[in-house]
Amino acid sequence: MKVAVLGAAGGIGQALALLLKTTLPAGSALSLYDIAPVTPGVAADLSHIPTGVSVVGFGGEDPTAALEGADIVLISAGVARKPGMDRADLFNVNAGIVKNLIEKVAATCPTACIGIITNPVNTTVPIAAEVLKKAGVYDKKKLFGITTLDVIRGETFISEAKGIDLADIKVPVIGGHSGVTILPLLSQVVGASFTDEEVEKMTHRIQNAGTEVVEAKAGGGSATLSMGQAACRFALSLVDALSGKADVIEYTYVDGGSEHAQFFAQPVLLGKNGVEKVLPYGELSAFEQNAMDKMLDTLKGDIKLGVEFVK
Ligand SMILES: NC(=O)C1=CN([C@@H]2O[C@H](COP(=O)(O)OP(=O)(O)OC[C@H]3O[C@@H](n4cnc5c(N)ncnc54)[C@H](O)[C@@H]3O)[C@@H](O)[C@H]2O)C=CC1
Ligand SMILES: O=C([O-])CC(=O)C(=O)O
Repeated sequence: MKVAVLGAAGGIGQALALLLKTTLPAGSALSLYDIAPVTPGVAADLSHIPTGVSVVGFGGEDPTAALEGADIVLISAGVARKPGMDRADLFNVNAGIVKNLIEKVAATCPTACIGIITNPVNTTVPIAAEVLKKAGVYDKKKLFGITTLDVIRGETFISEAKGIDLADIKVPVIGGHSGVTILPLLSQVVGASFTDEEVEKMTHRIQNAGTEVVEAKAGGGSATLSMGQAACRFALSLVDALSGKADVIEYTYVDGGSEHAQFFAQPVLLGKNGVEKVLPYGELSAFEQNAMDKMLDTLKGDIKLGVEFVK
């Protein structure tokens, strides 16, 4: 299995590359690309770690060499937030970066599974879909917005608050990946009960966890290490599923026929060809239904922006 990381010299890219180098199955190949000239050096550095994962790195304007033969492409190239910014403020720069990179993916490894990390995810994933459609190679089973960070934050915060063992906790998070579109389903967390006030506070904390990190980093960027871990978890699940493992389920933002919006994050059964089946997300509490009703216009607007950017 060959995994390419685009944006590999950045905060997320380097953390993700390190985690993949140390956890991908032996025999895997890791291919790193970033516009920054340091990238072959990042690969050289990682190559001294004794694991069965080979690693090469490419810098400069053209990602083609890094993409050849890739089975999975993970994209974290682009700019990150500073205090006072919303994820939507990244659109102006990151939309063009994702568009250009996906054009290269379409030309070089059109059957690869693509995981998008670059914000605003609600919009960059529809951009990727439109670019792939234009190139005639769109397979909606193979395009994913990586929302795993919302899930692992939910697991961490609720485990801490409720004393649930991390090995047992599962926190569904549906919708999208920004502000109110991040909808944790606390009513479905097994083994935890919440007062109305706790539901409101915990939902708000998970929705604003990205901003918590942006403010704590005080102008030095947004979440990188936790995102590296989240993307690694998602990528390893994808590797497992593509390799034939059964029952691999992750929450991810897909073009999955949702009744709510063209792209929607929900549980997805992964298989040998990417999305095997988009699964139902179950019953919502009154609080969650109300939050869903209120956020759908925002999510649909984010999607429309992406579609129109390419058209
Ligand atoms: N999906 C999610 O849950 C999360 C998404 N993010 C997003 O991930 C993105 C990356 O964040 P960081 O790694 O912290 O930023 P960073 O600034 O540390 O790294 C970004 C990297 O992208 C590279 N880059 C820029 N333009 C490029 C191009 N055209 N081709 C190839 N590489 C290019 C830069 O050289 C840099 O190395 C941001 O948009 C951020 O908002 C961040 C955290 C969570
Ligand atoms: O908040 C940001 O800008 C980065 C991000 O998506 C997150 O940490 O969830």
